[in-house]
Amino acid sequence: MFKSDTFKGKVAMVTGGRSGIGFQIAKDFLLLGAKVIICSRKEDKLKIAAEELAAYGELSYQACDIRKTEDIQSLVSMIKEKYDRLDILVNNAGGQFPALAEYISDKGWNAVISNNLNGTFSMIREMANAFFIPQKQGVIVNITAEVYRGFPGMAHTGAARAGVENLTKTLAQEWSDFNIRINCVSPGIIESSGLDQYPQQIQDMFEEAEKAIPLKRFGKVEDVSNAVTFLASPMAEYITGISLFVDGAQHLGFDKMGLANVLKSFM
Ligand SMILES: CCCCCCCCCCC/C=C/C(=O)SCCNC(=O)CCNC(=O)[C@H](O)C(C)(C)COP(=O)(O)OP(=O)(O)OC[C@H]1O[C@@H](n2cnc3c(N)ncnc32)[C@H](O)[C@@H]1OP(=O)(O)O
Ligand SMILES: NC(=O)C1=CN([C@@H]2O[C@H](COP(=O)(O)OP(=O)(O)OC[C@H]3O[C@@H](n4cnc5c(N)ncnc54)[C@H](OP(=O)(O)O)[C@@H]3O)[C@@H](O)[C@H]2O)C=CC1
Repeated sequence: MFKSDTFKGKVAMVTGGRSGIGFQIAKDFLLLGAKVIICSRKEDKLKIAAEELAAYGELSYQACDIRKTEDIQSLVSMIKEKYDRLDILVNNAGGQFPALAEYISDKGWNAVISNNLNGTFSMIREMANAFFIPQKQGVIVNITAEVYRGFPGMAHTGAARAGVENLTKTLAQEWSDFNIRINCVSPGIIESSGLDQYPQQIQDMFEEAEKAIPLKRFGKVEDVSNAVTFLASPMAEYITGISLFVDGAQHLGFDKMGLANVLKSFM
């Protein structure tokens, strides 16, 4: 859809770029001319993805757990040495597990909050201080999740993603002086590697769930990536502080209690 040189000369960082949605985002940035860096925790899988992505353009990778500030600082050093700049940061790394709220332990709650909220903030702060603020230019896109009416069955991620969405509104204002734009993309249910990790009892409900979404299907990884490349592009240069739903109107017309009800049947 975009011209193949839309991001020519730009350097883009995609967290969690080794799989699913992040992989598609990394691939699309490469196809649109950017130099791309991906990171995730599992180095073996990261290397395999990087080899595949290198067919589309200039790709670098480094293992990094976004919950560890020292890992992020090491990533900053690599980017400084290799490119001496960063133009785009896509915070896509994240995840959670389905559980009814009364069964979520402190450890489980903290794991999800630290992965999705704290890790995202640390990545934003470190990349902004190292690159975007001194450059007086940068674009950040945070992948959250559709949590408009809460997230029954995944209370921890609902809270974490709402936190990222509010952080985005704050930074859009605080960092406007630095010409930094920051937005969220809030996906509904997307057919990706991420869904394979859900228990079989939940996966068995997917066909029925698809029919209950107003657009009658789950999203594709390309649907999410299209929104990310748009928000990162000059076409969106007057858009900052928003959350863009990519969810087939799930936030308006899909009963998420279905997930909690399935969990009640086996938890
Ligand atoms: C009617 C049907 C309706 C259909 C509705 C469909 C719903 C689909 C939802 C679609 C929206 C979102 C989709 C996605 O996000 S897909 C991407 C998914 N990918 C992942 O989620 C990644 C996998 N998850 C994780 O890596 C982990 O969950 C976590 C994010 C927490 C990170 O884990 P970490 O490595 O830090 O932590 P540990 O594994 O050591 O665990 C720490 C404690 O967390 C608790 N825990 C972790 N996993 C589970 C689990 N599966 N079940 C219960 N509890 C869990 C636990 O307390 C851990 O401590 P202990 O191991 O010591 O007990
Ligand atoms: N698929 C869906 O329906 C939806 C997905 N989302 C969100 O979109 C994002 C991508 O999901 P999707 O592609 O489907 O799922 P995946 O599970 O395939 O992707 C998650 C990616 O994040 C990486 N990751 C997770 N935790 C960390 C961490 N602490 N540090 C660095 N990397 C990490 C994983 O790699 P590794 O394990 O090697 O670290 C993996 O590459 C996630 O945030 C997800 O929660 C939101 C709504 C719906």
